[in-house]
Parts: sequence; structure tokens; C-alpha cells
Amino acid sequence: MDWASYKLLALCGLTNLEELYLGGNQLSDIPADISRLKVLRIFWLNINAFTTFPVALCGLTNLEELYLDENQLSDIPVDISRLKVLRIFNLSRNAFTTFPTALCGLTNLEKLNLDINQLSDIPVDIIRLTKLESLHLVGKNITHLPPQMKNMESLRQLDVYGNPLVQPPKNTAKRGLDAIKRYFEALTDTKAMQSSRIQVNLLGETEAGKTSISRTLQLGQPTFTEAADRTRVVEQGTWKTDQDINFNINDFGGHDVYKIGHPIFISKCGLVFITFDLSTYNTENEAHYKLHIGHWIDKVQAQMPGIKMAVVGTHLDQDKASSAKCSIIKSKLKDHRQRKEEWYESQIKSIEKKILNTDRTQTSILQAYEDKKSKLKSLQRQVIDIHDDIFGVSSVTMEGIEELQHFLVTVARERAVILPEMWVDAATMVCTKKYEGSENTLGWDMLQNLILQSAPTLWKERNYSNEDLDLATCDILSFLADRGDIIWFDSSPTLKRVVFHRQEVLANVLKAVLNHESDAVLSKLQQSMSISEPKAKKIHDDIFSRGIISREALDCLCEPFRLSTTEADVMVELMQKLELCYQVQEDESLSSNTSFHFPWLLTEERQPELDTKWPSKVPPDTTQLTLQILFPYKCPDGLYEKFSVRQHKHLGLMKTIRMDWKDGVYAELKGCKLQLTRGTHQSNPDVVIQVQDWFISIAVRGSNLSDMWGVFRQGHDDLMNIIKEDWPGLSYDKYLVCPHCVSEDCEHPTLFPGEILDLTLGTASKPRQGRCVNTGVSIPADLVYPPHLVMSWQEVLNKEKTSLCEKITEPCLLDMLNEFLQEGIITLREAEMVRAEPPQHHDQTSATRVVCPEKTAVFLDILTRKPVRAHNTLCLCLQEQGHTDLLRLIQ
Ligand SMILES: Nc1nc2c(ncn2[C@@H]2O[C@H](COP(=O)(O)OP(=O)(O)OP(=O)(O)O)[C@@H](O)[C@H]2O)c(=O)[nH]1
Repeated sequence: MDWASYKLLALCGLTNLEELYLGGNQLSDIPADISRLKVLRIFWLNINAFTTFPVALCGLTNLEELYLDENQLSDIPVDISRLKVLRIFNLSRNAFTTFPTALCGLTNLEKLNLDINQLSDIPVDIIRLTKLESLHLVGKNITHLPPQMKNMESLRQLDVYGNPLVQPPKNTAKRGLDAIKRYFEALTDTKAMQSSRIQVNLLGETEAGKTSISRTLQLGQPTFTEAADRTRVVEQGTWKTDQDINFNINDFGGHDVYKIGHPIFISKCGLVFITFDLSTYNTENEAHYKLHIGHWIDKVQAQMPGIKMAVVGTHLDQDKASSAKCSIIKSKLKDHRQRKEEWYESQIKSIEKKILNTDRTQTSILQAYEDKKSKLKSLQRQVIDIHDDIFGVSSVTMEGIEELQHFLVTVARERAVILPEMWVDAATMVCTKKYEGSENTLGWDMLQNLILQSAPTLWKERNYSNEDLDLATCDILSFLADRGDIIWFDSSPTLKRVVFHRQEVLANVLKAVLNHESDAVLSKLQQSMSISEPKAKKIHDDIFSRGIISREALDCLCEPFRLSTTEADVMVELMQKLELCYQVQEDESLSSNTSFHFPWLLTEERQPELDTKWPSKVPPDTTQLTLQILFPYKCPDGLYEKFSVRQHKHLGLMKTIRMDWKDGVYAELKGCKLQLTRGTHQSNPDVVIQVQDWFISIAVRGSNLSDMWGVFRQGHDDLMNIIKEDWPGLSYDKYLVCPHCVSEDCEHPTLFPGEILDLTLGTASKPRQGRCVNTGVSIPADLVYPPHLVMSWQEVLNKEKTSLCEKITEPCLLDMLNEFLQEGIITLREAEMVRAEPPQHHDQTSATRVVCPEKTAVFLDILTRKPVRAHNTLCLCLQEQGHTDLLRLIQ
């Protein structure tokens, strides 16, 4: 008998045990004697070495909670049903390949966790678990859930994250359990149908042959465009195969100004073809790969990491050396991917070096480096493979088109989903309207009519209320928008009620507004607004130098699209939602004075008078905080513009000074001066190869550090949020430039990791001083660390004492005292001191909320004299008591 088994046997004698923790002991079996623990309720056996289920556990008939996560189990014996009162069963991180059906006999189960196994099927029998409230099935292989799950009335939480779901589709599952149940209702009321509709996006430089491929695919015969037949913004088409597989084709114009539209128009579930003209592609010209292919791949990966891509060379009929070219391009593609990976690798290595060279006491910086390293690692994993082969096609001879079609059909088959027939019918009607209807957009009532037309009586009887119909409409629209069939924003009540089923309408409006063809705009304004030339010239200059468009001028630019008043209002709201512009009302009493500022259209240079407000050298009594964000692969189109628009929420409301120019914003707020700029740098200090970097910089000047940090962090957080939302795959570096070096005007300033700004109090420690490596000077820590990090947790507690005392109730405080006593953090005498504190007054805010500020104050004072564990326990207690507001204050 080994030592572990011997000890286990000894434990079996403790027959009054109610709770037993044996996690992390490398156990592989349990002796039969365990059944002597007749009153055992909770048993932790996680992180052990069980490969077969320890049958002896089936004798523990009073078990309520069993934790067997992180073992190697692949089966459960039917005897498990003897655990009649088992409520919680954790089997996550095991080796189940099929759902252990024996579990369905545990009819009292409330929580079942099967996350991170290899499960691929969920049996109908699962509905026998009538008391199940929470079911975790996070994994990689589950495609179908049984429709009968809609009848599991106790179920409140279902987590199926990560699985390649077909029934219900992923998008429906993401919308939550209620949406899944509604989907299954619809699936049983109508017919279940397989649906394959994929969005195909053709991107590439102008005249690459995109429109010709799109039309050739649609018509099934050679179709190439005339030279004059240029795609303006986006042209949509559809192609249907004999096997009922549908493709929505988006053919994008290659012009620069349209690029803003892509994230709105391209679905993450779609396919992207990077298209280029093989006949003019010169393999000798180094710039060709980057211009026609590389840059497009980087752009798509930055916005939609993980989207499926393939490269298509057109004009095959005109190119004799196509196969040689394609193999050269193929190896360029490989190099490109490798270079990207190596870039991440070198960045990771350089961070590791910095970690090694950083003093161990600089824990905040070390933590910032660690965070940066893990972010780089996750981005490195996202440099996914693009389809290996380069497709060579001709829209004249049809050569290569069959291979392309075959590829499309294979991908579509892999991505087919099961939908209720009424969803498929609604989708078909919406798509028909796209090509046959005359409407610019579809309104809510019309959509609901379409849905009702396709809904069977049984479904209508069950879903008769307006609310039911609204929910079903949202379910269907959300699915269609996710798949790229329509554009639909559910982010505001107005936008939600309008569907852009014809993407080109939205694209054309954006194009008309963001149009850079200034002469055309001038004559358009003059004609439609019936105004004199000087007036038109003034409006024109407002647009093209200051980026300002009045509502009147905006309506005039949209005139060709014959938008209804609602549609025009929706467009304006949408442009603001997409942060293409911000609204300024110069005189609130006059609504006609409303204008919209579009940083996209600004061409003005920096105003010379700004040199007095923001001289190039930092004035002597002023400090400057500077953050530089560097983009090694180009700052994406639209990122700076969106950042500039987002500032309006801080600057506009306070009616502060704001001056914009082509590549920057100057503003004054909260007693500080702020300057945002973008531009290019010659070198990135971290990269071996000296290439040009794009940067966005945030600089704040002032004399009150606390206010300055507030403004500074706000700018930082805005930019980071925009990157997270719209460019999740973007590579960038960020640095805090040493304020000492900035005021000394050093040519090579010391750079601190910008990730310091991401740190929270919980992960940071209080540094005493920072050191400017370049000059060797010690600088006060509060020049490099935001004030919340410079404060110790004790200082934070003191600062927030009043709020804590006002909100912590007496029962909550007494619970906390017990917890701190149990943890041995405070002594009995200290607890008595708190309890004994005579209340001067009782603030009785309601019958159930009695606070005791004096007692809480004594308690907090005691805590500040304790080690950091006291802070951690306080955070835990507040979390358990549901005081997330207070938790946020002290974190
Ligand atoms: N010989 C030949 N000509 C082609 C082929 N594909 C397109 N063309 C011609 O190339 C030119 C550009 O083709 P389009 O399909 O309009 O290119 P595009 O990428 O849609 O162009 P934009 O709309 O400007 O972005 C047209 O004159 C086409 O007739 C092809 O496979 N072979």
C-alpha cells in the first residue's frame, strides 16, 4: 500500500467528517472504506490522477457537492445515480469524449460543469435533469444541442462558449439562454432547415478585377466590366449553387475613402478575397507585394483577426507566366507571415530581456512588462494561416473559376447551420427586397410583417404579444446581421428600428459625405441649395479645410439617395454612432445652426497661434505627461479620426477650447492643456530594423499633477478602447516618455512601459521613485505612475473612508469581522474594539439598511495597520456582499 492510500484509509475513520478537501494529491483511486464517511457532504478531489471513476464514491450517498475537475476521467458508472442528493458536480478539464449518460440519473443536480472536455454530443436525456440551473459546456467540438432543452425550466445559465455550433448557430447561443430557447421553439413549430449562406468580400486595389469576378460568379459565364464601369463604393450580388448554397458577394471599390466602411460591411463569419491583377503584377518590383496583397492582409487581420482569407490573381488569360508568379507570391505570403511572427517573437524577447534587467523591487514595471508579454503572445497566435494556394482566375476565359467555386462551396458547407424554416423564409424575403424592392431601408413594421408572413399558425398562437414578436425580430435580425446579410445596429432605439438590407445605400451615403472630390461637391452644393457662389464657397471651405458640414449641407449631399426624413435622421445618428463625426450646436436656440465635424475631411495645417498656447519647448513652471503609441505596420485608416471624435464627449460638453488641424487636436480642460497628434517616426527604439513607424501621441501640460493624470488617463483609455473594439488584431507599442527628459528636450528620452497605465491597484505596488535611465536622475514616482498607483492601499482606504463608512451596513460589518477573525488577520480584542464603539448616531436609511459609520471607521483604522492580506480579504468580503461599487473604489 502506498503512503497516500494509507493516509486515505486513516481518514476513513473520521466518520463525522462533513467536508473533505483532497485536491492536488495525485490520487488515482479511493478505498471502498470511504463509504464509512456517512455524513460527508462536500468532497474535493480536483487536480488528481483519476483515469477511471473511483466507484467507492457511489457509496457516499449524502454527498451534495463533488469536485472532480482536472483529472483524466472519460466515463461515469451508472451507479452514480445512488448519489441521490448530489447538487453540484464539477467534471471540467477531464477527458470525456462523449457525454456520460449516467449523469442523467442524478435528478437533483443543480450545477453541472463539463467545461474543457472533448464532448461532441449532448443527449436528449439531459432533460431528465429537471432541477439543473447551470450547465457549463465550454469546449471545441459540440455542434448540436437537443431542441428538447427548451423544456428545461430550471435552467438559468448555459455556457457553450468556443463550440462550433450548428444548432443553434453561434450567434444565437451568444445571445443567451432565452434566445436559445426561442430558437428551439421556432425550430419545433416550423421545419428545421440546413442553411448555407456566406458573405464573400472582394477587396483589393482599384481595377484589380473584383467586379468582373463577382459578375462572372453570379452569371456563370465570362463577364468583365467596361473601363468606365468603376465600382463606386460597394456593389452587391448573389450567387446560388445547385445544392442550395448561397453567397452574398460584396465587391468593394478600391479607393481610399471607402476603407472606413469595411468593418461595417464585412462579417466576421464571412470570407475575404484579396484580389490583384496577375498580368500587371511585377515580381521584380518589391513594392508590388505590399501594395497589392500585404497591406490588405495586414489591414483585414488588424480589424478581424481570424477571418478566413484567400488571395486571388485575376487576368489569368493575359499572363503567360502566371504559375511562376503565383509560386513567387506564395513564398512572399509565407515570408510575410513568418516576418509577422518573428516581429512578435523579437518583441517578446526584448520584453523578456527588460524583465531580466529590471530591479526586482520595481514590481509595477515588472507587472507591466508581463502584461505586455502575454498580450504579444496572444496576438502572435492570431497571425493565422491564409489559404495556402493563390487562385489564378480569368473573367474572360473562365479559367480557374471552377476551382474558386469549389473552394467557396467547401467553406460554405463547413459553415452551414440549422435554422427554423421561418428564419430561412424571412431571410429570403429580406434578400429578395435587396434586389427587387425599391426601399432604401426596411422599417420595423415592414420587417415584422415579413416575419409574420413566414411564421406558422402554431408559432403565432404561442407568440401573440408585441413583446414576443419584438424578441423574435431581434433574434432573426441579429443572426442575419452577424452573417452579413444585412447591416443592423441594435445600439440605440432609433437605429434598432431600421435595417440596411442594401449595404450600398449606406455605403453611398458615407461616400457622398466623405467625398474628397471638392469641385464636384462645390457645384452640387450650389445647384441643390440654390445659393450664390460666395456662400457655396464658404460652405465648401468649411467642409474641405475645417471638416465642418452643416445639417443643411449634409441633407444636400445625401439628396441623390432620396432618403425619407426618418432615414436621413437615422443616417446622421449612425454617423455619430460610428464616430465619423461629432455634432456641434453653435447657437442652441437655432436648430439650423447644427453642424457636424468630420476629422476625416480636415486638411488645415496646425494653426500658428497655437505656438503661444503650446510652445515646442515645455515652459519652465509646467510639466508634460506624454504617451506615445507606435504602430509598426501603419496606423490604420480611421483610428486617429475616431479617437479625435471620441474626445468630443469630454470637450464638447464643457464648451472648452478645442482647435483641430489635419493631424492634431489642441484642447484646454480641467486647467490642463491637451495635445493629440499623429505622424510618422523614423525609428522604433525596440525594433532592430529601422523602419518608419506611425504614431499617435497624447500629451498633457499643466501644473496640477492630479488633474493632469485625470485628463491623460482619459485619453489613454479612449484610445485603448477604440483599438479593442475596432482593431483587436492591431500591433502597437506604447511608451510613457520621461517628463524630465521632455522638459530637458532630450533627443533620446527615457521610455517607460506604457502598460503602467493599464495596471490596477491590485496588481501594482507603490514605488518610491522612478529612475530616468538616460540621464541617471531620480524622478518623483508620481511623474511616471498614475496617482492611484502611487497611493498605497492604506492611503486609498483612508481616502475612501467616508464612502465606505456611509455604505457598509452593520450586518455586513459584523460578517466581515467574523471573516477577519477566522482568517487570523485581526485579534479578538480588536474585534471587540469595533463592536464596542458606541454609535453617536444611527443613520437609518431604510428599515433594512442600518449603517454604523463609527464602528466601520474603527475597523478600517485597524485594517490600515495590517499587512496587504487585510486589503485582499476586504476586497473579497465586499465582493461576496455584492458591494461592487465599494470594491471599485478601493481597487
Ligand atoms: N483580360 C481580362 N480583363 C479583365 C479581367 N478581369 C477584369 N478585367 C478588366 O480589368 C478592368 C478592371 O476590372 P474590374 O472588374 O472593373 O476591376 P475592379 O477591381 O472591380 O475595379 P474598381 O471597381 O475600380 O475597384 C476592366 O477593364 C475589366 O474588363 C480578366 O480576367 N481578364
